[in-house]
Amino acid sequence: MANILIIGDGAIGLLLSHFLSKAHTVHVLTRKATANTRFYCKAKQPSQKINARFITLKQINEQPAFDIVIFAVKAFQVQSAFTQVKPFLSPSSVLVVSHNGMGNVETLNEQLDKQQALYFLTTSMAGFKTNDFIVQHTGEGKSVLGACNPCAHSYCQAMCEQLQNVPQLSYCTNIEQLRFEKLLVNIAINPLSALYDIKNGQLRAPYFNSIIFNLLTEACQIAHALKLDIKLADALNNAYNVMMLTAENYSSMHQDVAHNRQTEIDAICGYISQQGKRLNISTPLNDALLAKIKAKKSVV
Ligand SMILES: NC(=O)C1=CN([C@@H]2O[C@H](COP(=O)(O)OP(=O)(O)OC[C@H]3O[C@@H](n4cnc5c(N)ncnc54)[C@H](OP(=O)(O)O)[C@@H]3O)[C@@H](O)[C@H]2O)C=CC1
Ligand SMILES: CC(C)(CO)C(=O)C(=O)O
Repeated sequence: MANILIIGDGAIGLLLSHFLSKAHTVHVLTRKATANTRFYCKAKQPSQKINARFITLKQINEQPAFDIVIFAVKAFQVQSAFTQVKPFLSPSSVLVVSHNGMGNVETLNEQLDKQQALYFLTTSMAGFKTNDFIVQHTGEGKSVLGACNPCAHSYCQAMCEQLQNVPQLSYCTNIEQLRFEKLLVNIAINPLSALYDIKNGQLRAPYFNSIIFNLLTEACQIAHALKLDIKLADALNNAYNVMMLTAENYSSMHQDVAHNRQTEIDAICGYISQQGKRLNISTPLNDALLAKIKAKKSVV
């Protein structure tokens, strides 16, 4: 039984705390003033109390050292969350980061000790909070764990076994490839659904065909320059498949823009744009969506 700290009581943090607390001692770091119980709900099943303790930053000091720290926050929240908990990490703490988009791994690795393993967890399970205390498990989906530094590589299978209560969890030896594949899906869906105020399925309309094709063409050029084995045809297939499977859903970026919250655009189109500049590859469509989403956020 491990002592796990989950940072963030958002949808993914609550889903992970529900599943992992079945086998481990789980604390969840919250910014809410109250330590109220949280609940997990799935379809018409009775809701279940999440068997974790909800603590604030001030209370971290009172807990024994954590074996595993999972960052279940948005891409742009990872660095500040890490800075907050760094003083409480042990020399052998294991870190897991889980978010949409790219970035964070290199900068976190620069701040870790050699014995501190870093993993990335991609997930297709879906959750939605109906209020601060209730998470609805709205979609089944695979989760994949991958090592992000040499120390993590040595223990990836064992780590996957420890977290086995997460549904459909497996591990892979090339998480960068998987992250990029998911990035391509997010590039095709998130910004356009937010800009046009439409559900994921509506992006299958012929009107969007050429822009999606061109956005993914730019991103695939970056992937090739990064020596990743990504084919444009597969990227298009994946994106249209996710549009079909999530046809009635609004993407996370759509919801963020609708609620005037900061979006993950910097970690999605922003990543392509930034890599394009670094690699001298022009990415005009990703640059334009980056600018448009940022402008949209500032006027709503
Ligand atoms: N929801 C989903 O179905 C899916 C989400 N993802 C990805 O997973 C990531 C998390 O998503 P999701 O859970 O929906 O996001 P949310 O915004 O719902 O959750 C993030 C939570 O983290 C909290 N938080 C942020 N920083 C800190 C901190 N320093 N200390 C404590 N708490 C903190 C936020 O608190 P506060 O409320 O106080 O701001 C918020 O409750 C995102 O990258 C998302 O794109 C991926 C697949 C599916
Ligand atoms: C896969 C997709 C696009 C599902 O909506 C998603 O990850 C998101 O909304 O952020």
